[in-house]
Amino acid sequence: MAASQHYEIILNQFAGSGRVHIVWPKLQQQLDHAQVTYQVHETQYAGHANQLAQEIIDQQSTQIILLVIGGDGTLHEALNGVAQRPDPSVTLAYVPCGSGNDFARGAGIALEPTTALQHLLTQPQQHTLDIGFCENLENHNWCVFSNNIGIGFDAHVVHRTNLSASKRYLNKYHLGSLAYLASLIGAFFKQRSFPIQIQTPTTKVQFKRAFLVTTTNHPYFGGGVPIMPQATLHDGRLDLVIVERIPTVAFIGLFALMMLPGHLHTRFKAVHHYQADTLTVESTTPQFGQADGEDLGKRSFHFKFSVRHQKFIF
Ligand SMILES: Nc1ncnc2c1ncn2[C@@H]1O[C@H](COP(=O)(O)OP(=O)(O)OP(=O)(O)O)[C@@H](O)[C@H]1O
Repeated sequence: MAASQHYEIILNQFAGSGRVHIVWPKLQQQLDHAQVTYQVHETQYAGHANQLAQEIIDQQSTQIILLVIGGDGTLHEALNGVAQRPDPSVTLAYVPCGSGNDFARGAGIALEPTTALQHLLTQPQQHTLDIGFCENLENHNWCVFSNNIGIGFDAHVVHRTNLSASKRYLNKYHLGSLAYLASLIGAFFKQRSFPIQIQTPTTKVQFKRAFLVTTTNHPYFGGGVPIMPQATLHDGRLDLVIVERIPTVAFIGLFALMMLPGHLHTRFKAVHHYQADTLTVESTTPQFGQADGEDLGKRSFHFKFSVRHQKFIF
């Protein structure tokens, strides 16, 4: 990369259960060694990355590389800030430092932060990637998402993990995944099946006993679980996965198959898959929702999904 390269860095020191505190000094050394210029904008509160991205874009008149250092949540916020200021001169770069890092898995960015930064500094490649666009048809609010928007079980897990009194304590000792596991088990037994209606350009279907309804931009959710291996950031389409409520033992089997090569879980009768460039999902009963791991609360949802694009470099 040319020595004149400049990065505007959005840094979330709170991502990855505090892992960034350890890794940031190493990343700084790499940046200094590469003799690029950079300006660091540290997030001061939850949601700040969105505001920072907008401010950075507003202050720049030339091409910008916005380098996000954090987890999927930080990337989600920054991406939404960028979407508020549609500008073709903005390119996003990402060094994953979170707990889940699903976007990095889906995009093929190295999961080890120093390796990801080294690639960016020494052999960067431009990519135009799909980004999900979600409009709430009830109030016309919208957001973009890099990973997925879920209704039901996955969102219930996110909700419980964020609320968990033990999360802060466990995070302090880098045991955030224990809080996640506890939430996963709790949500599984609490989540009831619910009716859902979906519509694609070619299909209109109603499911009476949905358990998990996820619209995904790439294969992974929940920190590396390949829920839909066919999904890709390059096809201009989103993948909607609906898993119906099945008995506990069958669900454990399904979940185990998700983690194994061969992806046999997609052949379960309870698993339904749709691929489209636009689709709507409507849940008429209040359910938990999540967008890239951000808790959307419990309510009814009527979402219209489509695809946008974003320039990335990594
Ligand atoms: N200064 C801050 N104080 C408290 N929370 C912050 C601060 N800055 C950012 N956050 C919040 O930290 C949360 C966690 O960040 P992020 O999602 O990037 O990491 P993660 O949860 O470890 O990773 P992943 O989403 O990949 O599992 C985000 O919701 C973000 O809004």
